[in-house]
Amino acid sequence: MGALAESYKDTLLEPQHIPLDYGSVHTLPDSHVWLDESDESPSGVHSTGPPVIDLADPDSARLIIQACETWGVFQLIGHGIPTKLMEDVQSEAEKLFDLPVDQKMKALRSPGGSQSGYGLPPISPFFEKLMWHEGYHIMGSPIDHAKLLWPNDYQGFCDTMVHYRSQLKALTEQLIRIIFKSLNINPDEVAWLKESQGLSIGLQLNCYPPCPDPTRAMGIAPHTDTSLITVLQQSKVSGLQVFKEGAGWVLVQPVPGAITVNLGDFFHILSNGVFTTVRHRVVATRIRRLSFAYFYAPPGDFIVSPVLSKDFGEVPRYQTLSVKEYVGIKGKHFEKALSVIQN
Ligand SMILES: C=C1C[C@]23C[C@H]1CC[C@H]2[C@@]12CCC[C@@](C)(C(=O)O1)[C@H]2[C@@H]3C(=O)O
Ligand SMILES: O=C(O)CCC(=O)C(=O)O
Ligand SMILES: [Fe+2]
Repeated sequence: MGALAESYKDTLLEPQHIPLDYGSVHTLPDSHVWLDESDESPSGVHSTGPPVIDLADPDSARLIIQACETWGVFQLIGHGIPTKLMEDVQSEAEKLFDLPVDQKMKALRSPGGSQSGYGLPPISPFFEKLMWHEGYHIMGSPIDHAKLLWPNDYQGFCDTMVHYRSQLKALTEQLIRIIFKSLNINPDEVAWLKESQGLSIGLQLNCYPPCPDPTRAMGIAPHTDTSLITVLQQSKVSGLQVFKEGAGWVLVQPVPGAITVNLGDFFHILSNGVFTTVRHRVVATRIRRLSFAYFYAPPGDFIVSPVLSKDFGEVPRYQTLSVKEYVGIKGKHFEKALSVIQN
């Protein structure tokens, strides 16, 4: 199932790390209060967000590389993912999160097991407070967990998710090829990209339930993704913010039909820090927000080593290590992982 299945495997989920029955909670519990009114953390709602790039634009490769250097994130239109499929994913996910909490609990992610199933984000134990969030992660076949949710009616959900995953895989690999070329890596010589063997792929369905006190709550706490690249479908409701040096937290305002692409830690290391993994968070909202994140990482034994050149620097800023080793370091050191492997 790939190295990402091992992510955060030693961060113990305690009994409090199961989602609340959000529908029955009308005031924000203390356990979920992150910020008080005096908080003055910068909120760059007025700054312009990351670029919107049309993949059909003949200049798209250059624009993508530029966005990777300046933002680590962009929105993509002209990506070819059928609108109908995007809508089907949205409605299947709504059907899932609409289930009574007792039903969802049947598919609870098992502690120490693979990442698949229902639960709070695996990074929850790194924080004192709990996130206003419920998630459902799919790795490998979606069938076993879906059967627990809908014993007689799981096929539609599974077919949609598997179809979506295969479409996103093709798109993601197209983007990886573009970025590899700029790193002077010949994509045709990268075995896993050609043969798709041992890849780590995860599809995370995120739900941010309606929050009674959104300014004091947190949807997903600040983090960078443990991926090469993450491809995200946001719903119409905004909530995703990225941290930009000098501007603070900047909203990624969803563009209808667009897909948000962000780089993860592995592209950061490969590019010697020139293409930046983007720190992001999700704010809580009064109305429910859904999002679907597709994480793509190379096989666990793939060696990640900074590419050196005039453009990317002659001195490696990061140590050379395998994907698996980095996943282990991230699980232990979380936000400090990149500085732990810094030279
Ligand atoms: C495929 C992945 C990527 C994971 C770990 C593993 C399974 C679940 C993913 C997320 C999803 C929610 C945010 C995040 C930060 C989290 O808590 O779990 C992600 C994390 C990462 O990007 O590190
Ligand atoms: O909900 C979002 O827009 C982003 C979610 C996210 O950061 C993640 O799943 O890693
Ligand atoms: Fe993320």
